[in-house]
Amino acid sequence: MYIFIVNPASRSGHASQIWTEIETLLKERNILYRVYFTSHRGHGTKLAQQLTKDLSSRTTLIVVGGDGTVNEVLNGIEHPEHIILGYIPTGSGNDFAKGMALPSDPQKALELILSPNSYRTVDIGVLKYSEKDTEKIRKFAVSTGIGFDAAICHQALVSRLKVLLNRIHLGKLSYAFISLRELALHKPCRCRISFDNGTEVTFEKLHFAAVMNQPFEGGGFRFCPNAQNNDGKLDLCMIHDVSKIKLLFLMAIGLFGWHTSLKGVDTFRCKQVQIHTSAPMPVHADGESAFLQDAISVTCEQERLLMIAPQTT
Ligand SMILES: Nc1ncnc2c1ncn2[C@@H]1O[C@H](COP(=O)(O)OP(=O)(O)OP(=O)(O)O)[C@@H](O)[C@H]1O
Repeated sequence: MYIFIVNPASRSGHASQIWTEIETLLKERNILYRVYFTSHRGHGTKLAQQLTKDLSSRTTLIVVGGDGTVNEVLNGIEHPEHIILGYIPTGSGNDFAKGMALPSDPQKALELILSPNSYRTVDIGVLKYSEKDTEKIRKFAVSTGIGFDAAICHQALVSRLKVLLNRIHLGKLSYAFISLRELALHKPCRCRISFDNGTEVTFEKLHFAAVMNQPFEGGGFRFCPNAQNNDGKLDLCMIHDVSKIKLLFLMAIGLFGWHTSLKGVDTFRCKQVQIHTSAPMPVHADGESAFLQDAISVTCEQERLLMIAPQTT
């Protein structure tokens, strides 16, 4: 029995059509499955909680959606040791699928799940921040970040432009347009970053810090091109103390991972990091908003989830 959690709204509703095609294939082959559709933001977490809380044996749970849906499901899974995760990417960015080398074609992704020939364990990142004196915990599979990159994610979540561009299959371009708009509003901040090995760095003008579990975020930006999601570590890219024009330039070449040795860019690998900023900045986890924060802590949990995915090495 396969259990599917489908976000019919991902890629601005295109996922609904993709699910119809997948379901046709499942029925043609008499495959036993149950499907649950998300109906609103946060529903993926609730569904995953309900479906996994009483599990006592290995179950294949398949997410059909974008990075946001994977994130919601990840945050709801109660017994990761009993889950084999499958993923059919139907979002507009699909960074998690890229990092896992999954087929972008939904039918091929389904074939891989139905006839798995390899599995991979995936590290899970944990973001902590406080809200009204309560500690909030948000897990992530791809990345978390504070500053300009998170501001772009926040805007993408409510963007009409993304919806329009998704209709003509150019959804990824929306991030470029949103970046330009957000640049005008963006204010860098003083910040202090402390790593688990005792190293501490301070920057006068931090534009953003991306904490990555794997190489791609934001629809393909390779801010940490060497990040690996099974090494028990997180990779950080911090862009600081450069003009806004240079920030844009660094982001543009970040699409190819060519920015890392340039002035104004620092990278680091660690298991745990704490970031304090002089004023609240936007924070995201896998592109989903964690609102404005001035202090976050991020940790890597090693090899927490077993996933159907091709071996990359
Ligand atoms: N039925 C629904 N209607 C509207 N929004 C939904 C529904 N179900 C889930 N959501 C929300 O849709 C948002 C976007 O989902 P998701 O990230 O999977 O797709 P995407 O934005 O197209 O892909 P990507 O993140 O890869 O660009 C998530 O924040 C999720 O909470």
